[in-house]
Amino acid sequence: MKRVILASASPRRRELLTQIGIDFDVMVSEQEEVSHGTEPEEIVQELALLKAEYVAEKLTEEEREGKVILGADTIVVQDGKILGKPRGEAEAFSMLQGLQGREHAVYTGTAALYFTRGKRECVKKAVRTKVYVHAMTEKEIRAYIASGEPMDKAGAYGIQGKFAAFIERIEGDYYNVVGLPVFSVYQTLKKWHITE
Ligand SMILES: Cc1cn([C@H]2C[C@H](O)[C@@H](COP(=O)(O)OP(=O)(O)OP(=O)(O)O)O2)c(=O)[nH]c1=O
Repeated sequence: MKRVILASASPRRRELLTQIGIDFDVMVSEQEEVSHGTEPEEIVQELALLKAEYVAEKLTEEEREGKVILGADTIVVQDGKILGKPRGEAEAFSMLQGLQGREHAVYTGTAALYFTRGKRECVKKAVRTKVYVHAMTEKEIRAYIASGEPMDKAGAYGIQGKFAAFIERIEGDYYNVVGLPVFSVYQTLKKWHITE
């Protein structure tokens, strides 16, 4: 029996959870999550929890007994401004224009719900990684947008793809930038003996 349900449509999150050897099912939250938080850590944890709770509510008490439902959310933050996924190429351009030649932070929040003997346990975490992006020419930004990579990603870039050419260095967990801080997630699952 698979004991983990990943509440995510993100192909990156699926790959990363598979990479560390976790067997899981996928159920996707179909609602638009809205946060009322003000701090990045608070926002990503709240959105991650809403995704996990959406899935939990679709299951009966019996179906979720002994299982962990995992939600995650990633945002990019620069000068106190939150960058989610770009809504079009023009927004992707202005995001990338702002990120190039400077540093910013990526926050991923995770929320794990564990259902046992009719009770619910919840572990929420937020991880921050600093990312230093090299200066880019307008031509480089346009070519990157034309590659199609920015559109489904927070901050309009993916560190794991072509954008790697512009990443000078990072401080913190690489996997957190891609969308799932697997070290942090593994520690949570281990606490509930899910990794055994
Ligand atoms: C910064 C960055 C983000 N991303 C991705 C991770 C996330 O999939 C996405 C941020 O959007 P999210 O809203 O966190 O997640 P999602 O809509 O893709 O999936 P779901 O809500 O169903 O879990 O950006 C990268 O792939 N690489 C990067 O370098």
